[in-house]
Amino acid sequence: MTDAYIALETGEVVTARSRAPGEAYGELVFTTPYTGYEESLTDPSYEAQVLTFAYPLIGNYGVREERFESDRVHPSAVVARELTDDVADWLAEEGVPAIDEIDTRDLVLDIRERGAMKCGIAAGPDATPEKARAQLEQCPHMSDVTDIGDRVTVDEPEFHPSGADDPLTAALIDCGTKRSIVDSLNERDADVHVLPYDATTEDVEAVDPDLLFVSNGPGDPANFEPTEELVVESIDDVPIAGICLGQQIVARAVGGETEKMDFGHRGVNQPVIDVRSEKVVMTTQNHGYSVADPGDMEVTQLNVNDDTSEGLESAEHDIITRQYHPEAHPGPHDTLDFFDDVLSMAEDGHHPARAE
Ligand SMILES: NC(=O)CC[C@H](N)C(=O)O
Repeated sequence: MTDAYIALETGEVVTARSRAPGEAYGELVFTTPYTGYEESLTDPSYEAQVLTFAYPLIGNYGVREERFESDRVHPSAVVARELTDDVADWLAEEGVPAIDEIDTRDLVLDIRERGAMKCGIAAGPDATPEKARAQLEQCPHMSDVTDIGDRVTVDEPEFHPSGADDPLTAALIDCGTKRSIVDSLNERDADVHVLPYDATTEDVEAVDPDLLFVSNGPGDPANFEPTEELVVESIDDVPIAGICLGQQIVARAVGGETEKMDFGHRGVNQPVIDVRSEKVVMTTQNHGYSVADPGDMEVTQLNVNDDTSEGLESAEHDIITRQYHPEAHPGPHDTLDFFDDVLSMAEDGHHPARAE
C-alpha cells in the first residue's frame, strides 16, 4: 500500500508504506548493523537526521526500555525495508514518522554515491509527494543546525554515583551522551556528574573532577563552541577524555580541524588499527564528521578502511579520545578497555606516557 513518500535531493520521490504517520525532514544517513535498533533509535547523535536501516528486518526481538540510550527517539524519521509492529507502534507513540516497503539497498547506494543528503518525508492517509517535497525544502544543511546542542543536553546537572567506597569523579559534558557511557564509568567505580554542554569552568571546578569527559553527540562539532571553550580553559588543569563528537571538539580545542565526510561511518564492524601496537579491533561507529587535523595531539589509531583518525592522545596535556564508540551498545566489546585507560589516567593525574 502506498501511503508514504520520501523526497530526495536528487529530485526523486520514492513511494513507501506508512508505519507511523507524520511529516519530517532531516539529513538522510544509513546504519548497517543487524541488531541494536533500540540503541540507535535512542542515540542522541542521530538528532536532526533521518535514519535508514540497511538491514532488511528491524524489530524482530521487540522493544525494551533497558536497551535505550536516552529517554526518547532522536531521528526525525525512520526508513526501513520492513519494520515489525513492535517498532512501528513505538515510533508512532513517539510521534516519529516511519516508512517501510522501500528498496533500502537502492537508497543506501544513493547515499554512498551522493553523500548524506537532505530529505523530506510524508507518511499516513493524507500523505502526498508534494508534502514530502515541502518537507525537503525546509531541511537545513546539518552544519546550519546551530541549536543542536540545546536539543539534546541535560537541562540541569545530574549526579550518577557509582556506589564505590573510594570513587574517582568524572565531569561528563553532555553534548548528547549515550547512557551506556555513564554506565561504563560507573561500573569502573567513577561517580559521574553530567553537566550541560555549555557548562562553565566554575561548574566543573564545583565538582572537583579527576577527569573531564566530553560526550558523543549530534551535528557539526563547530556548533559546540561553549564546550570547545571549556576544553581550552581546562587543558593542563585536569586529564581529558572524549568519544566521537567529544574527540572532534577536543581536537578543535587544541588547534585542530574537523571536516564533513561524504556519508560517514555507521555500523558495528569498522576495523581500527593502533599505530603503536599494530593491533586491530572491531568498533562501533556513528559519525559524519571527522578530525582532519589533530592539532597538538598525536594520531594513535586509524580506520583501516580509509585512514581517518580514530584515536588521538596527548601525553603532554593528558588527553585520550576516540572517534568510535568504545561503550559499544550495540557492537563488539573489543574497545571497552578505553574506559580503564582514561580512568587510570584520571587516577594517576597524568597520561601513562608522561613521566612524573
Ligand atoms: N556519535 C557522535 O558523537 C557523532 C559525532 C558528530 N555529530 C558526527 O556526526 O561526526
